[in-house]
Amino acid sequence: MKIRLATRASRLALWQTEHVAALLQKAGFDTEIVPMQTTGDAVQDRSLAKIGAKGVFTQELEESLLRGDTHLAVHSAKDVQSSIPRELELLAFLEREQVNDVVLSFDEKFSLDKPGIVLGTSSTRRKAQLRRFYPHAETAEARGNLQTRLRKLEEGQFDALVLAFAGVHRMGYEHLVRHTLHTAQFVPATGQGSIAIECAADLDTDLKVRLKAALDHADTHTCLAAERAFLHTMEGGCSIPSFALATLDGGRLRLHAGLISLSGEEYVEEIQTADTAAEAVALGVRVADTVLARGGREILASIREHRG
Ligand SMILES: NCc1[nH]cc(CCC(=O)O)c1CC(=O)O
Repeated sequence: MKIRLATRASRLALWQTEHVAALLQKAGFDTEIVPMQTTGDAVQDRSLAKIGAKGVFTQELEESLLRGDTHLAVHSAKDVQSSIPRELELLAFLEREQVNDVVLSFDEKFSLDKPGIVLGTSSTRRKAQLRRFYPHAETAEARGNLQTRLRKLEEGQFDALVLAFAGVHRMGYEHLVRHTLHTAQFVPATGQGSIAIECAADLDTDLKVRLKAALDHADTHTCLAAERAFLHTMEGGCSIPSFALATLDGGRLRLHAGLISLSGEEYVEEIQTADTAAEAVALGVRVADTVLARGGREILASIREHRG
């Protein structure tokens, strides 16, 4: 059987989809890759927070699933909204890649400690974390796919770029990494480093089971369930500077998550654990409720006010 895979057309998205296709072929499926442009690809001159709409990198792919044009949509898990339409289902999460952010520069002597440096990023989370943990650094908008952002770096629009290591590794840009941002402080976004596989909820049940068996990584799925439950309870779209990282250590699930104000001044973080994977969603909800109660609600209100 030939499985049609919906994907964005960026190089990173195509790499990820080819990886999915290879796993499916190993399991005996034929595959066809169907690239498409999303709103997030088309609109390059505004920050994602300003485009505002949720699902800017996923909507066109989801529409293709709903029309029955494709069987699976391949997303960066980070780009998938915290709640998806009832007619769709997140079937699988691929094994997570190293999850942290990194700083890239063409300057081999680049140092984050140098006063007045300008760091390119288009993420509200990264901007807020940089303001808090690297207050001497300035930030500049860096929209576009990885190749576009690297071109902007090469042109000198900023001194360095802050990116997810996962994408940097997949595209072979590790030689430009000058600094690793450790996850204990610079906690990544929900889903970072994993690839999410979405399908129509009414896809044939047996087919779903076989596709899931070929693609899903159970531990990653558990971690993502906790992170996504956190995000869902925070009511955060991709433009809210929340962070969440779940890890499994000998069956014990640990979730480190929180919220940061745009200025970086207000910061609420929480680390809680659960004894079994079955409690992943409950853990995410519990951590979010705690963060909201400990000042998160006020941070969310001020972010909404700021947006007008
Ligand atoms: N929103 C863009 C996006 N979505 C996923 C990745 C990286 C790959 C990943 O996290 O799996 C990136 C680029 C970045 O944040 O540097």
